[in-house]
Order: sequence, then C-alpha cells, then structure tokens
Amino acid sequence: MYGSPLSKQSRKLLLLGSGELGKEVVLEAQRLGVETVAVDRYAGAPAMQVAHRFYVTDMLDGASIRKIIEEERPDYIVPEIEAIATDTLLELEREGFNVIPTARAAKLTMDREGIRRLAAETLGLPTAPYRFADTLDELKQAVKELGLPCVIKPIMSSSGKGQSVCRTEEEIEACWNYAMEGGRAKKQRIIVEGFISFDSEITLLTVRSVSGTAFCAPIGHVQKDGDYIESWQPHHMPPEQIEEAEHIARRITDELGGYGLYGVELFLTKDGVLFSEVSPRPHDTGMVTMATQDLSEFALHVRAILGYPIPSVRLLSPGASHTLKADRESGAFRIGGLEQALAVPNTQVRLFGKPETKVGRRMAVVLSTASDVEEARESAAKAAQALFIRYEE
Ligand SMILES: Nc1ncnc2c1ncn2[C@@H]1O[C@H](COP(=O)(O)OP(=O)(O)OP(=O)(O)O)[C@@H](O)[C@H]1O
Ligand SMILES: NCC(=O)N[C@@H]1O[C@H](COP(=O)([O-])[O-])[C@@H](O)[C@H]1O
Ligand SMILES: [Mg+2]
Repeated sequence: MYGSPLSKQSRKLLLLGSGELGKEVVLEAQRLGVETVAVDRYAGAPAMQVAHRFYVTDMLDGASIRKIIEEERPDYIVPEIEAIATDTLLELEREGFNVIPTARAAKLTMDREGIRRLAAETLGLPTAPYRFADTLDELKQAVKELGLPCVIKPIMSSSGKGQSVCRTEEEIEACWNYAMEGGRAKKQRIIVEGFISFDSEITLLTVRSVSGTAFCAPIGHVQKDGDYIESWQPHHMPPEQIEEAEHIARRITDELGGYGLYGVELFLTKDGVLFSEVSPRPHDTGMVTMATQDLSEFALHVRAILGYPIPSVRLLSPGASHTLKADRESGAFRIGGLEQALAVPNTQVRLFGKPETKVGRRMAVVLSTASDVEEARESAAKAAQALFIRYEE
C-alpha cells in the first residue's frame, strides 16, 4: 500500500545506473505508481529522461552515492550497472536500506572474480577453466597453463569492454594493454578463460519473487567483440538441456538470494551446459522480452522488487532483437531510417536517447515478432539494417 509519486506516502525506487535497461525499469515502476530517481555518471542518460528526478555522480565514489541515498531515503536501491561502490551498498543494507536483489549479489557480480569463484569453487558449477592475473608476467604464466586460444577480460567491465581473444603468444601483451584500457574501475586485475567452442549461448532470465523462482523461455544470442548484436526467444533446446540450464540458474540465484530478476548467461556445449556469468538485474539480451512476453524482464523485475506475486510468465510469440551501434564519437547526430525499419511487419524500434555516440555504443534496438524465431531474426536484422546514424560533427 502506498500513495502517489511525489507525495509523503509515495514508494520510492532509486536506480544506480541509468542506461537503456534502467529506462525500462523506470517506466515499469511508474506504471505501478512508484516514484523514481535515476543516478548515473553523465547527464541526459536514458533513465534520467523518464525518472521523476536525477543525480549525476561517479558511482564508484561511495561517499557521493551515500549522500544521495541519505537525502532521498529510497525504499529500493536498484543497481543497474556493475561498477558501483558496492562496499557502500553493503553498509547501507546493514543500516536498513533495501538493496536489490541484495548488496552481496551486487558486490559479488561486480567483479568477475567474486562470482566466478562462488559459482565454480563454492557451488561446483561447471565453467570454462580460468586464472586471474595482476601483471603481464602472471598473464603469460596463466596463458601457458590454460593453452591457446583464451579469452582475456578485465575483472570489472561489461559489454565486452577491454575483452579480447588471444590466439598466439605474440598477442598476449596487446591483450593485456587492451584489458588495462577497457576496465571500468582503476583495479587492474584480469581473468583469463579457456576459449569455449560452444554450440550456442543463452541467457536464462530467472525471477525470484514472493511466488518463488520462475524461469523465462531461454534467449539465444550472438555476440561480437564481447557485446550482443542480436537475441531471440525461445532458443530451441531439448528438455533435458533446459533442465540442466534451469538447475544451474536456480543454484546460483538461490545462493545470491533477494527479490528481482537475474540474467544467467550459459554456454551450451557438447559436453553439457556451462555457467558463464550472471547479472542481478535485467539483461541486455532480454530486451527481446518487450516484444515476446506478457511481462517483460523489466516488468518482472519491478513486480518482484515491490513484493507482488508473479503467478506465471507467458511467452506470447517467438521474437528477436537486433541492436544499432554507433561507429564513431559524436555529440551531434541524428538517427534515421525509421520509415523503412517500421515498414517491416510486426516490428518496433526503441531509440535510447543517449546524448553522445561512441565507437561501439548501443544507441537503439529493434524488436520483431513472427511465427518462428528464424523469421523474427530476419525481420529484426532487416529493420536494424535500415536504421543509420548521420553524424554532424
Ligand atoms: N571463455 C569464453 N569462451 C568463448 N567465448 C567467450 C568466453 N567468455 C566470453 N565469451 C564471449 O564473449 C561474450 C561476452 O563475455 P562476458 O559475458 O563474459 O562479457 P561481459 O563484458 O560481461 O558482457 P555483458 O556485460 O554484455 O554480459 C560472451 O557472451 C561470449 O560470446
Ligand atoms: N551489458 C550490460 C548492458 O547492456 N548495460 C546497459 O548499458 C548501459 C550502459 O551503456 P553505455 O555504456 O552506452 O553508457 C547500462 O546503463 C545498462 O542499461
Ligand atoms: Mg556477459
């Protein structure tokens, strides 16, 4: 029970991170009459454009996020990106604030080491073989132990930033330098993983609510340079493989706990399903659910957070998503081609409204439905190809 936004009786949700995923969380929260506050490192972030209020700050600065939270006193603190001062979240939780899904989940998933050690070493879930390295020499040793090719990633990064595949010994140093530049935080540690030649990879959206744990239909996706290009739902899997995937997702999300939606990333291989990583929040590949499900991943996240029941999740139609990415840096640009893109049947376009482009930055997504996944993928790809960015500086 709560009153209207901006009243004394309101229910308040504060987002840490205000990108395209947060924008949808804010919209869903507002549908349920919740007051929303968006925080991110730059002004004009997508979720800020739709929230009741916003703050611009460095989210790795614990004192600064504490100040905002103490002033706002939100009912729910909802992390939307990995790189946040999570020790401050742990303290705030101890002081009685509600961090979604939990401060520990945010802390463990912020760095690849925390979540990988928990999944592989504590829970015994199958993963790619891995090592950690703090120096170039340690990296060389790790590569020797794991063999080539291998995948090198900063422990704190997302959307493939700083990530590369190392194929020869000569490439090790370049991969190291790339990882040093790409990490979000100042921390220099990296993870090296054995390269997995998977048949396909999926995200299993898993929602924990008062109604228990529910799984969405598996979402297949294709990634390029560590970042997602297209996704589709459902990804066809034999029932035993779905069971294996759900078993892994349940183990890791039960361990992390709390209420909210998780995106469990899994590799499907000939030797079984491997755990890759987990987001304790809506997942980029899950944007497809805005077209395919009765309740999108964002609606599910908000319902779970507010403590409302989720008796069922229905897949209404097969569907696909396809991203539009920028290829240079600019603060003056227009996105065109919507006339052609929207002429594709059963297709929608979401422009995120980011104020600047950067090389590889995701600016929009196309969502298509069809009677089967293949057709939906074709429609989404066709519409995405029709979209373009015209740079004016
Ligand atoms: N060990 C591996 N073997 C083969 N491919 C891999 C491996 N690790 C990662 N990849 C590929 O790179 C993609 C991105 O990796 P990962 O999910 O770890 O990075 P990320 O930066 O956290 O991405 P995001 O934030 O978008 O989830 C994976 O989805 C997969 O396609
Ligand atoms: N894979 C994680 C992911 O997709 N996160 C989404 O991208 C935004 C950052 O985008 P930006 O780097 O373009 O600002 C985040 O705020 C979140 O919405
Ligand atoms: Mg990932």
